[in-house]
Amino acid sequence: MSMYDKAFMNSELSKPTSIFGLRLWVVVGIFVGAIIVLVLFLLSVCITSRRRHSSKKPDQTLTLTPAVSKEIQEIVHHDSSSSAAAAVAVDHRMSVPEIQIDIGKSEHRVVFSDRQSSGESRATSNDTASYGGGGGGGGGASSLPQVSHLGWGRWYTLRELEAATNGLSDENVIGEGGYGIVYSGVLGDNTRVAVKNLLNNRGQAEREFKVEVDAIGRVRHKNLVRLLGYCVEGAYRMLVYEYVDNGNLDQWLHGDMGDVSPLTWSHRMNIIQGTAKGLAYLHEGLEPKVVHRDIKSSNILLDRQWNAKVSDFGLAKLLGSDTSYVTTRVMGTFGYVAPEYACTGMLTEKSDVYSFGILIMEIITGRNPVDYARPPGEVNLVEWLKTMVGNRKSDEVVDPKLPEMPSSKALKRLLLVALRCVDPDAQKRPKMGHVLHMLEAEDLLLPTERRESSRSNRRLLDKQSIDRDSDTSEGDSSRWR
Ligand SMILES: Nc1ncnc2c1ncn2[C@@H]1O[C@H](COP(=O)(O)OP(=O)(O)OP(=O)(O)O)[C@@H](O)[C@H]1O
Repeated sequence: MSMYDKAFMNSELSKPTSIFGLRLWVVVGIFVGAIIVLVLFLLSVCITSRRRHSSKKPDQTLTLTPAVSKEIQEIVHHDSSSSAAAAVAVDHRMSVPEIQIDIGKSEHRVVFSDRQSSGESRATSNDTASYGGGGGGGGGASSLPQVSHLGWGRWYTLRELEAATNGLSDENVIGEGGYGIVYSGVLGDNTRVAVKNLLNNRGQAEREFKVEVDAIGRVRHKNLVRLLGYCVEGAYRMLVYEYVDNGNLDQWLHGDMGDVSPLTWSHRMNIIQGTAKGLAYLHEGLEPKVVHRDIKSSNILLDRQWNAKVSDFGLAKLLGSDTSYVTTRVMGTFGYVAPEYACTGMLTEKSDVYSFGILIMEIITGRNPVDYARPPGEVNLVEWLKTMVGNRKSDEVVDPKLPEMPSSKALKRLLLVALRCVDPDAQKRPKMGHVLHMLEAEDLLLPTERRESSRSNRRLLDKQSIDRDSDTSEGDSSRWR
């Protein structure tokens, strides 16, 4: 630009305009500034409206799904036949993984959510069938399916279970575990049941519910507590079991029973053998096998004939045949947990074998696995027992409350089994089927050669013995899925 052009521009821009006599460059400046302000304003309006839009999203979905972390969908075929398929899907929106159980076709759907009172149900699809408020017992038991659609057991309504347990009253409480309260109850058909109302603490109820249903829903065995059905309504998760009417082993061993225990040696052997049969069935009679993970005396329920029934499958894990172990968060009960599992989290069925060994020791001695009230050297049951056996003082380990002493041979045989079960090397621990034979075998203390020769026969017998005790009266119910 030449000097002449510059001077011309300056004089032109400095000319006063008709707008309040302002000079042209001032007007141009104001105009440009106004445009910038306008653009900025439009941009901020745009961003704010976008933010609002996105933050509204969850609220909008509230109309479709509940804002709280759980939602239960029952998907039911309204099929004229009684074989209507249904499903229960439990969806955690927070940290809990989705849980689904046998989802059927979703022509009809009813949603029960935590937000609603248990008496409401809400439709979510065009074809929705509402059970007349049956979601929470408000609609009455008659409108809900009586037969479970999971392929086993019964689907109980909250109303039914409330009626059975006197409204989940305190008088009906028979026990309280880490995951829920157990009530005794009597159903409309006079069946005595135990109802476990799972605590709804951050998804634990869902996990426990799913695990128990998966692990023992279809299982029938005389030494495993039978799960009769379940209730899924609103935030409620309940499990309905056969009622076992003689308390648990922990109460009989450590409760205030006076100087002489009602548990004789033969009762104790019966309890040990029954528990071994139940475990052998879980480990060797099912596919995938079930690792219980919480074998302990309070989880061994007893009937009036002192038969053992293993209960509380809330921590159970399934192990497929192609899997030798799973790594999991270490769970279980202090004193019963196998050392390798406690150290590495690697879980195999041998972890249950270890706990079973501790249980045998507890039954023989009447002592708790860890008892700080005892003198040093006796606090840890395994260590004390090993020392006593090593010092040839086996006869001194027996529960002083036992009405009569077992024969020395029987005692030693049982101690040997217990010690083998708690071998620090998990590989060296026997399988439960083998434990069962050791418990039954008369020749346990015979020379090694004879044991070797009978081993192949035992293997053959193993399977027969395990299968014999599973109740196959309900079709394929004893089979794993
Ligand atoms: N089917 C049943 N029949 C009779 N009583 C039962 C039944 N199931 C459980 N109980 C009683 O309820 C108690 C509590 O059971 P639950 O399995 O919830 O807890 P736990 O095993 O004692 O403790 P945790 O779950 O913390 O290991 C049991 O010890 C038992 O006395």
